Amino acid sequence: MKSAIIGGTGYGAVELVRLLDKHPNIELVKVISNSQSGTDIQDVYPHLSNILNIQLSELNIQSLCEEVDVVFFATPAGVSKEYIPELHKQGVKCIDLSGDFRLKNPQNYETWYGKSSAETTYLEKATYGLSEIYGDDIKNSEIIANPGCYPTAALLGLIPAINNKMIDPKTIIIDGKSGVSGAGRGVSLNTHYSEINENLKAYKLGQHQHIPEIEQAIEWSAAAVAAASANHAELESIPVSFSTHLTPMTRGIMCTMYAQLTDPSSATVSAFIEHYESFYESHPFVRIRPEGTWPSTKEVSGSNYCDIGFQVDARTGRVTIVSVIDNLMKGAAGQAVQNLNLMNGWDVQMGLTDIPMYP
Ligand SMILES: NC(=O)C1=CN([C@@H]2O[C@H](COP(=O)(O)OP(=O)(O)OC[C@H]3O[C@@H](n4cnc5c(N)ncnc54)[C@H](OP(=O)(O)O)[C@@H]3O)[C@@H](O)[C@H]2O)C=CC1
Ligand SMILES: CC(=O)N[C@@H](CCC(=O)OP(=O)(O)O)C(=O)O
Repeated sequence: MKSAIIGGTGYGAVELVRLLDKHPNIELVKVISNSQSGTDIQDVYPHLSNILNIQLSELNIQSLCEEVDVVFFATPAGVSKEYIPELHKQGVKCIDLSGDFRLKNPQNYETWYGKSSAETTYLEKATYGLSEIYGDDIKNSEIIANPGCYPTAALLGLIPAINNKMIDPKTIIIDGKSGVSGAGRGVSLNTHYSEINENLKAYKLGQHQHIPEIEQAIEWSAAAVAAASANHAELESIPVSFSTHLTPMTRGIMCTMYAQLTDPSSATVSAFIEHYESFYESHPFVRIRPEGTWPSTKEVSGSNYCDIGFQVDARTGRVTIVSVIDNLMKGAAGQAVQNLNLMNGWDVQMGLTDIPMYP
């Protein structure tokens, strides 16, 4: 299958290059760059020297339609919504790493991203690509809205507990921390060395664009639970508290999450572990930690794993769930390739078998 990447000199794109280059069923035929077309990719990224001989090219939708079967968008918000409709009409599958197609309610996109939304028809056609949760829909989809990095870590940690009525979704608090590569390759005051080295910064509190994305999936899960018990499936608004912090590391996201237990008198860590192990039994990229141990970002670095650990606090009646991912892998390019595998009925681990880099 022939593929192209748009947004060629960004971090998401170069991580996709690393993965697609060794994917047995994929030929990477085009890497498109808005700013550096005509340059060899090795000149932008010398770590690819003698490995990949690709010249960055200009975007031409018609020639893309003729040459490739699947396009990955690793572009900022507001770009893919302009091009995906035409690619889709011409039968090209699209996997979008940006937020353009994640929110089903166009008003939410306009409010949180401050841009006009994609066409509603295409929002409806796109599948929210949280691989482990919506795999059946992903299999039948031609447009994938790859989830944001924080929502991936948060939702993989929360949804099994919501589905099994172990926590009250209305009480969820998410404390997220990210490495600096989460902000992309562009230079900014917030992320340059002397601003972030030996520093920890809270940012976008109450304004983060991932708040409606996390709430949307929590509301879908809560509605499914309500439908199963009461025979109705009305979507109820469930606001969550979500705080983001920038940390002095390159890769990694940790979400530490708190929620009220529905049955504090009988809840145990072992019950959480047992339920999550069963929920993710056929999903090799989610690993559950044994009681009394919690994951760290280095333990998933460079890999597509999401590791999850628990603590049940009888004193407060709350559970703490810790979920870690590599933002560029499971949080972006890795999950995009996982979705490509699901869309094509291939082994979900194809091209994604690297062991995490430690230390
Ligand atoms: N970094 C992360 O951990 C994650 C990122 N994402 C999302 O993935 C997308 C890519 O992120 P990331 O790679 O980190 O970002 P980067 O800023 O590193 O790269 C984005 C690239 O898009 C291209 N670009 C910039 N502006 C435009 C434009 N107006 N039109 C077309 N292309 C443009 C540029 O490459 P060129 O000039 O070569 O075309 C740029 O390098 C974003 O939407 C981001 O939010 C999602 C999950 C995690
Ligand atoms: C550290 C850092 O700045 N991270 C980015 C997350 C990038 C991302 O996933 O955002 P999209 O939803 O736009 O794809 C942020 O917090 O905005």
